Amino acid sequence: MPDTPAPVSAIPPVPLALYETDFAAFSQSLGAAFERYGFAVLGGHGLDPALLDRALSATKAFFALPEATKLRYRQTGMGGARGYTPFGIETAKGATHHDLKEFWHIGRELPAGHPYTDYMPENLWPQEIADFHASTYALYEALDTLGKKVLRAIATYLKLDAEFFTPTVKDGNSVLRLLHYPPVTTPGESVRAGAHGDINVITLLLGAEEPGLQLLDRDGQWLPITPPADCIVCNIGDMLSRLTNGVLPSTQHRVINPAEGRKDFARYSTPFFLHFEPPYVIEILPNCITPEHPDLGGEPITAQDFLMQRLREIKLA
Ligand SMILES: O=C(O)CCC(=O)C(=O)O
Ligand SMILES: [Fe+2]
Repeated sequence: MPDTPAPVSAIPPVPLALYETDFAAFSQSLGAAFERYGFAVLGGHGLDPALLDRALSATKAFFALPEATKLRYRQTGMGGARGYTPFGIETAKGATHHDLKEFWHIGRELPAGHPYTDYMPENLWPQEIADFHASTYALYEALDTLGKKVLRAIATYLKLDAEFFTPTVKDGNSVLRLLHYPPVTTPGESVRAGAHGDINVITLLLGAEEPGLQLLDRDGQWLPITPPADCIVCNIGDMLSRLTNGVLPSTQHRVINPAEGRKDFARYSTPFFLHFEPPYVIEILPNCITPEHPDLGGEPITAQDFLMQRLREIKLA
């Protein structure tokens, strides 16, 4: 029996190697998947396997700590933006039951006196796990770099300058979320993650090879996204959807409970929510208003105000 079930993914991976060898083809394939599904899969992500192992071991070690120890790292206020959020808190917008997950949030480390320190609180680090800080922050930085590559491809696909997004996300309020969904042993109404759209610009997701992630396709069907191990699932968040007037849609997705035979398996997944810099004003790009995409309207809004509105809706603020 293999350790993990065979991959089933509705969306074929786009090889990241194309970024170097044929950037035009890379941005076209990636952009087309995003426009069609709101999701794309990057194949051969090139992240250091040793680093991924270290970060995953540190994550597992943290979640295995006694609840009382983990709760010492819970911060209320600031939308759970840093440290630990226990099981039973996050609830998808409009859902009546909370999700079946606990998680840890890591944000950008800013130098003292940086103008964004008011928006981006300092990280917490669990003292119990020696390699937690070094391994997970190295992963944050690797995903930040990879996300900026994906944004260059998206800008090119949208016929903008390839560097259009670079200054808008340079010191962005991005968050790495280490997620633990425990085994699902008792039946109930809750699911691992209720249907939701992500709030941010784009999300890069590691660890989706344990089945359960699904996206809601245009025709109302749920499509499974369970890619092979060296892939990263990417999706468009609400901020980029708003900026592009829905040309790149923020697609609803969820994580369903494990099937018979996988109920005893936990899921550890790691989304990197890439955000704009807090003062960036999200205002529809004029070239995204076309006959097929009439102006969806909405007032310009800063990334910070947009974020706070949405965190209140999911009961994190
Ligand atoms: O666990 C996953 O695969 C998806 C998590 C997710 O969609 C989220 O945390 O926003
Ligand atoms: Fe999500």
